[in-house]
Amino acid sequence: MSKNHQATPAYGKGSVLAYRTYLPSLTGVKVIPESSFKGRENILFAANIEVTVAGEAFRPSFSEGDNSLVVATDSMKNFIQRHLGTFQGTTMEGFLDYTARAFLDKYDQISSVELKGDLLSFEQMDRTMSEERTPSQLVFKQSNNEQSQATIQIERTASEYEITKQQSSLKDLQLIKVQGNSFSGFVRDEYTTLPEDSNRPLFIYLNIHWTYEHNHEALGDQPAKYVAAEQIRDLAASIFDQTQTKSIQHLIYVIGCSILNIFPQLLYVSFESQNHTWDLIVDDIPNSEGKVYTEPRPPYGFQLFTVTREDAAKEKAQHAAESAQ
Ligand SMILES: O=c1[nH]c(=O)c2[nH]c(=O)[nH]c2[nH]1
Repeated sequence: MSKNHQATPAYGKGSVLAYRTYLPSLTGVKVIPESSFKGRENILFAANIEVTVAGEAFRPSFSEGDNSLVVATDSMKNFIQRHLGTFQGTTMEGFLDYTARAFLDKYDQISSVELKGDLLSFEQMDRTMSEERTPSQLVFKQSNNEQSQATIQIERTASEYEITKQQSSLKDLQLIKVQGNSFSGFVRDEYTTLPEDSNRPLFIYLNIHWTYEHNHEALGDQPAKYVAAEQIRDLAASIFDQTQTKSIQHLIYVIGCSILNIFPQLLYVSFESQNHTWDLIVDDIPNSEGKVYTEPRPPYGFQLFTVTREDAAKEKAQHAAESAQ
């Protein structure tokens, strides 16, 4: 549910599902070494949208029961679904921008509109023709793994529309690194029972959010500036692989700096991480470096951090100084 900080009356519709086949393909993104992502064919573009419209004009619908300016949320659902049919762009961010502007064009009583969209993941399966496996153009597997999400808020100002919020996200990425992680040097006092750990398996859940310096670069119509959630996913995993982690706090900082240094069009990257590190059950397996673990019991720890361009520049300079030594 979206929060309405300004206390302007607001209402909307959640879980609007719209599945579009054959949206134009996303091509021409900047390819990075850490990811094989080159674009999205968009044979299937599956969206779960939430719309929130706000405006003082809706106050009488609350205070008086006067529905004369109320656009039924059922109509909002139809509006979103039909606009996915006319949308000619290639990304969720672009679709939300297109549809938000269309809402403001159509209904004068709306002063601001926020659209949030989950891009539902359908993975392309393989097909075999003459013993050669290639990606199927027809069959996809619904995936319940990590998900990309976008949010945009557009306000009506005196003369034009203004994007007042823009965020792209990767949600619920769950990564395990089986060794190469320590956690030590933390406060030891009468409440401390956790031992120092020089080599733990680290299982983390990550939500990563990124914002562009220029809002329009988020939309995908300049694909070289567009940053795909798949690239953020692959970059996070690659940094995790390469980093001897000292803590989740430090890991997400390093991931954030890398994202900002590779994609200078981004303004900041923010993280919500959770620690789901497994509990050790069997430490010594003869003739093996293996161990047995199980799910940790609740509660879990979490971290919140926003990495800025200033942080990324500092990290880059430090890295350059270390490499020069
Ligand atoms: O990476 C971690 N950061 C912490 O702050 C913390 N606290 C804890 O008990 N384990 C961990 N791990």
